[in-house]
This record gives sequence, C-alpha cells and structure tokens, in this order.
Amino acid sequence: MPSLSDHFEFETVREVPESHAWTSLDDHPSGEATGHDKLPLISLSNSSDDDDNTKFLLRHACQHFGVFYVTGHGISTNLLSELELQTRRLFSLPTNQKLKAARPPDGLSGYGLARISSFFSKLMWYEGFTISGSVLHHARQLFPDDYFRFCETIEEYGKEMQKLAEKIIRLMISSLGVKEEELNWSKDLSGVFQLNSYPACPDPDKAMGLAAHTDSSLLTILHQSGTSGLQVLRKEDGHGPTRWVTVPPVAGALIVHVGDLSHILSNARFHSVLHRAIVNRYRHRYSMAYICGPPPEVKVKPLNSLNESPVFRPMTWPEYLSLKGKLFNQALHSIRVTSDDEKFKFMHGP
Ligand SMILES: C=C1C[C@]23C[C@@]1(O)CC[C@H]2[C@@]12CCC[C@@](C)(C(=O)O1)[C@H]2[C@@H]3C(=O)O
Ligand SMILES: O=C(O)CCC(=O)C(=O)O
Ligand SMILES: [Fe+2]
Repeated sequence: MPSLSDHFEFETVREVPESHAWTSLDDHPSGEATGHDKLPLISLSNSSDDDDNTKFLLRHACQHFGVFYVTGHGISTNLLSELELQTRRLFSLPTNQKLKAARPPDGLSGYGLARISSFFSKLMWYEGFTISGSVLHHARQLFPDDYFRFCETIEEYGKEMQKLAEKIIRLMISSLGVKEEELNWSKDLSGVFQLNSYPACPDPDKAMGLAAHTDSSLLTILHQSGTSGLQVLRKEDGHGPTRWVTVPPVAGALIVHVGDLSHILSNARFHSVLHRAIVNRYRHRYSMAYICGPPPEVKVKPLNSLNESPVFRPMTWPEYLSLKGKLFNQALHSIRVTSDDEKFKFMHGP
C-alpha cells in the first residue's frame, strides 16, 4: 500500500517514474464540452428561495450533469485570490515541513497522498491537504512563525462556503418539490476543506492527477486555479458513447459537484458524477474544495416527501465515509435496497 515515504519532490524529476506511470488514462476519449455537453452555468445573484427559474435550472443540472458552475455566489475575488495564495504557500513548503503536518494513517486531517491511493497500484501526480475541524493546529505545524493569515483565510472562506452550501442545498431540495422543513438539519451542515496540488508534469499523458471518483458529500464546492484539469465522465447527449469532458475554469464561477449523499437524499434523481483531474506539462495546478455534509449524527435517507419507495438504506456521513474507504466507487451501489430487502420488509414489516 502506498505511504508517505512514497512522496518525492515532483519538481526535480525529468520523467515520470514507473511508480507514477498509468496505463488507464485513455479508458475513454477526452475532449472539450460541445453542444448538449456544455455544463450548466447558474446565477444565484437574484435567486431567493422561491425563485422557480433557478430551481428549474438546478434540478436539470443535478439530474442530467451532476456538476455545474455557479456565479453570483457572493464570494469576493479578493477572498478567492487569498485562498489560492495560501494554498500555493502551503504546497511550496519543503517536503519535510509539510510532513510535520502529515495525516495520520487513520486520521482525517493533514498533508498526504490522495486518500484513494490504496485502491490503485500506481501513485498520483498529486499532493493534498485536508482540514477538518480547527485549522489552528495544522497552521502552527506548517508555519510556526506566521500562521495567522492562513488561519484567517480558511476560517473566513469556511463561513462563506457554509452559507453558500446551505443556500444551494435548500434550492436543490425545494426543486424536487420537497418542503425545506423535512431537512431540519440544513442549518447545521458540516464542512471539510480539501486543498489539492498537481505539480507540472514532464509527461502528462502518463500521469494521473486524481483518479476517477465521486464525492462522498452532499455537495462539493470547488475553486480551481486558472488551469484546466478537471474532467467529468459524460455520455454524449445523455445516452451516446462515454467520454471525459473537460470542465475549464470560468472567471468568477465556482464548480459544484453533486455528492453521493445528495444522490441518496433525492432517491437517485440527482446524480453524483465520476470525475478526475489530469495534469499539465507546464503549469502547476491547484484546486480548493469545500466538502459539505450533514451533521455527523444524521441518518441520511431518501426524502419522505418524494413519496416513493426508498432505493437506499439510511446511513450517517461518517458511516458512509467508512464504507467508501472500503468499497470506494462501489459504496453507493452497495447500499441500494435490493429486492431481498423488499421481500424481508414484506414478510416482517419495515
Ligand atoms: C470528507 C471526506 C471526503 C473525501 C474523504 C474525506 O474524508 C476528506 C477528503 C475527501 C477527498 C478529497 C479528494 C477526493 C476524495 C475521493 C479523496 O480521496 O479525499 C475525497 C473523499 C470523498 O469525497 O470520498
Ligand atoms: O482538482 C480538481 O479539479 C478535482 C478535485 C476533486 O475532485 C476533489 O477534491 O474531490
Ligand atoms: Fe472530487
């Protein structure tokens, strides 16, 4: 299994070593979005909770794309630039300094390889930093003499993200005709930060930035530095051949991924979409994700007011994360209610 000792100084290598050479990058053709594949761009600037047009667009995006851009989100350009600056600052530290804040083997927070590395025999062209809970502890480990600005930026961004996530989730739920009250925990969302770094790579056709996955969140709000790299797996026009479609940075827009928990809440009307990050020959790329989930004790299950039989079993976020840690991209499928469960309910009651 890959470990932190597999870290190396990406900037110093002239070719992709065997340990990082992937053969599966061409599993599907890759390209720019065209025609019907163009990702939805939704403005939130004038949307109140009863804005039917925004809800219609959101519902369409969540059902047919699983990913969309939002503008009019209210996050200032200054804050986004500062976040990017602090992210660059973190990853530019010498490796031994970053390793002082290494994520422990079973821990949630800290610096490390992609968490999904254990499912692959090759390593990714990637370094990540996860912040769950207080940022202060990590900031002190990383920047012992000068951690104030880092903490301040993460805290300020966290507050803004929580407000934005709450707004989008409320709109998504009410776009399904479900009363907000059913989600009585929507004001207590929890959030995890994921800072991602993809150094420039001498042979990008051989290296994988972040392998294909769906997010285990309700939704993930992503800001990418000005370099392309994110791709989503799409079927052309919803039913044609499958291909990797690039999601380029759009000035002023944030990207929202529908996570597995929204897939569950919506009883599979909304789709968490497979996505990955590829790397660039010349440019070091960064992305900053706010991973938003329900309060840890809440059992997430298909919404009652959808009035249909639930196709997923109830599960808390921590339980789902632990399942994902074992089954990776099969986790969602594994909690689908099977016809055997239905038979059991029929014979023994719910
Ligand atoms: C809350 C979480 C979701 C995540 C695993 C984690 O515990 C913290 C990091 C998240 C992340 C970010 C990069 C991609 C991803 C698949 C990974 O390896 O770590 C996601 C995880 C996820 O959404 O399942
Ligand atoms: O870097 C990216 O664009 C993708 C990051 C991502 O998928 C994640 O943080 O979950
Ligand atoms: Fe992701």
